[in-house]
Amino acid sequence: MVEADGREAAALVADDVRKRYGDTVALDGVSLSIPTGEVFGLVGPNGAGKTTLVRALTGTTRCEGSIRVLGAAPDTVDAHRVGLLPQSFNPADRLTARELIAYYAGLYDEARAVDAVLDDVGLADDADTWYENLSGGQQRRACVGTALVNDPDVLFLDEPTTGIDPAGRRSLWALIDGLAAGGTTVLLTSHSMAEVERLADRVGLLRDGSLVAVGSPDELIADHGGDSHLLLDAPAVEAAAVSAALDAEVAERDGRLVVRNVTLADVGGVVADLEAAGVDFDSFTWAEPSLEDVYLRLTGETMDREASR
Ligand SMILES: Nc1ncnc2c1ncn2[C@@H]1O[C@H](COP(=O)(O)OP(=O)(O)OP(=O)(O)O)[C@@H](O)[C@H]1O
Repeated sequence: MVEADGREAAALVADDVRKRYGDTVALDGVSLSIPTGEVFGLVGPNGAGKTTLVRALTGTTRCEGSIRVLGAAPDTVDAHRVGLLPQSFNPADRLTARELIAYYAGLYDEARAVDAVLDDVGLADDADTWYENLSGGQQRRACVGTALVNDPDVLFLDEPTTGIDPAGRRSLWALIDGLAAGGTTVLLTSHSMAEVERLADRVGLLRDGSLVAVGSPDELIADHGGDSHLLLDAPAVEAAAVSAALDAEVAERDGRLVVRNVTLADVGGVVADLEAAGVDFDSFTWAEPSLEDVYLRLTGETMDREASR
C-alpha cells in the first residue's frame, strides 16, 4: 500500500517466512508488518532465529514465503534506501575510523558527510585511529556508522550495542530515537530488555523460529508480565517457608525469592508479616512487571539480570 505522499505504509512485510538449515528449523512461518517510522525490537533466546530473520529481510539469505521491503523484494529494493549492521562484522584492521566510514560512503552515489557520521556515533575524536586500535565498543560504534552513511529509510541493526559501555549505549539510543523521529524505520535485535523497552514502539518475541508475541512493551507487560511483586534477598530461606509465612505464592528466581502479587500498598504489611514470622532476609525490592518478566515467562528462560540492564 502506498500513502498519498508516495511512501509505503508498511516499510517491512513478512508473510509466512520459513528457513531451514538441514534439520534445523531457523524460521517456522514468521509473519510481520512494520509500519514506516516504527522502531521494532526483535528479542529471543540464542538460536531463536533473530539473525536469520534479519538476513531474510535483507535478502542475504534465501527463504520460503514472501517479504517486501519498501514495497519491493529484498533483492530488488533500492540499496540506497536500506542500511544493515550485521551481528558479525569485521572491517579491515588497518583502516582508520574515518577511512572505514569513507569507504562505505564511497559505495553510494549520494552519501552523508563522513565527519557527520563520525560525530553521530561519537568517534569524532578518534577518527584517525586504526580500527584495530579502537576499543571494542568504539569498533562497534564505527560499524554502526557504516550502516548510516546512506541515510537509509530502513535500518537493520543486529545487536548494535553489544560491547558498548553505558554512556555510549545511551548516545546510540538517542541517535536511534532521532532517526526514528525523522521517519527512519528501524528493526533492531537485542538481548537487553531494558534497551528494547526503552527504544522499541513494538517488540516481537521469537522462540524456536516462531513469533510468540508481538506488541508494544506496555501491551506485552499487561498481557504477559504478571503482577507487581516483592523480590527478597534471603539466601538462607526456602521459598516454602516464605510462602507459609505469608500465605502467598513464592517462587525462586536468580537466587532471590519472588513474592507474587504484592501491590505497593501491600509492602509494609508483607514486610511486617515476614519479620513477625522470623524470616531472615537481607533486603527487599518491590518491582512492577517489566519486559524482562515477559521474556522470562514466554521463553521459560532465566537470564543474568545484570546483563539485561
Ligand atoms: N549458516 C547456518 N548454518 C546452519 N545453521 C544455522 C546457520 N545460521 C543459523 N543457523 C541455525 O539456525 C538457528 C537460528 O540461528 P540465528 O543465528 O538466527 O539465531 P539468533 O536468534 O540470532 O541467535 P543469537 O541470539 O545467538 O544471535 C540456530 O539453531 C542456528 O544454529
